[in-house]
Amino acid sequence: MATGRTHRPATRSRGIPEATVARLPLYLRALTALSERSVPTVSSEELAAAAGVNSAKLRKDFSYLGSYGTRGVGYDVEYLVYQISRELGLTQDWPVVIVGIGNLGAALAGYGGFASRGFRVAALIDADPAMTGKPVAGIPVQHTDDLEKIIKDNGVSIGVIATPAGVAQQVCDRLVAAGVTSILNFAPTVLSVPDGVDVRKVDLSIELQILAFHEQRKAGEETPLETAAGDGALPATAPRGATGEDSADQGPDGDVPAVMPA
Ligand SMILES: NC(=O)c1ccc[n+]([C@@H]2O[C@H](COP(=O)([O-])OP(=O)(O)OC[C@H]3O[C@@H](n4cnc5c(N)ncnc54)[C@H](O)[C@@H]3O)[C@@H](O)[C@H]2O)c1
Repeated sequence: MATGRTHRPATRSRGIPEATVARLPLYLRALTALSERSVPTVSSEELAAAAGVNSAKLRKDFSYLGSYGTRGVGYDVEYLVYQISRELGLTQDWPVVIVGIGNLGAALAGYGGFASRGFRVAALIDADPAMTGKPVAGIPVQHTDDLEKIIKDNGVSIGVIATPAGVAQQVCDRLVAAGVTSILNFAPTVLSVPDGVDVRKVDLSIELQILAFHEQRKAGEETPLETAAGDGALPATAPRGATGEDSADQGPDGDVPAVMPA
């Protein structure tokens, strides 16, 4: 084991493939923007373009939701927002803890996009005693000594790790032992988790490396494609991942770095 992957089959129990699940937030973001502009219906082509997804793939994805749209009219925006939110479990409130309140943890704590998508920052946890009690984004930081109690008291199932890489595994182990079953890991390390625990990782430097790869190609330089892919200098999936179209297909289980929709 010890892969740090999401330990889930490629298809969820309700029959929705993981690749589809990974695209649902993209649709939701595009639909929310339409909803805010009071747009009542949208065609699959328009929505696909707004979400950066191929329209045939979108129709297939929506068929898993039992949503087929109306010929000549398209999809009902409000209903799709509801359907996708329900499918993603966003119609309920998800308390989240962030561990490691340094530069990144503090920025995440202050990110309004969590709350607006149903993720409430329930607690901020840091090992530095000097930070205990200090408010960050209006929430007092609590010490790691109380981690287990904080998780239990707040009924937390989702933890965000923003600690240095060297301590991320031990933080992860404590979160899991306390009952956390989903982890968003920003530390540049592979986490090992037991079955039943989902891990998503975010690594912006990998995204930049993929962009650098494409910049290099655009510049018309001689591209050491085979060498790069073969020696691990670049992610093997880089060319597809950076097209924006199929990235969700590459790793239903978090193989490919995930960047949260902003
Ligand atoms: N994924 C990305 O794109 C991305 C971007 C920036 C930073 N990072 C990573 O995020 C992490 C944090 O970066 P940063 O710039 O905020 O660092 P930082 O040094 O500013 O903050 C780290 C915080 O973690 C706390 N900490 C240390 N050990 C801890 C433990 N055992 N339990 C709880 N808290 C602990 C420290 O007290 C500190 O407040 C690093 O691993 C960094 O590499 C990732």
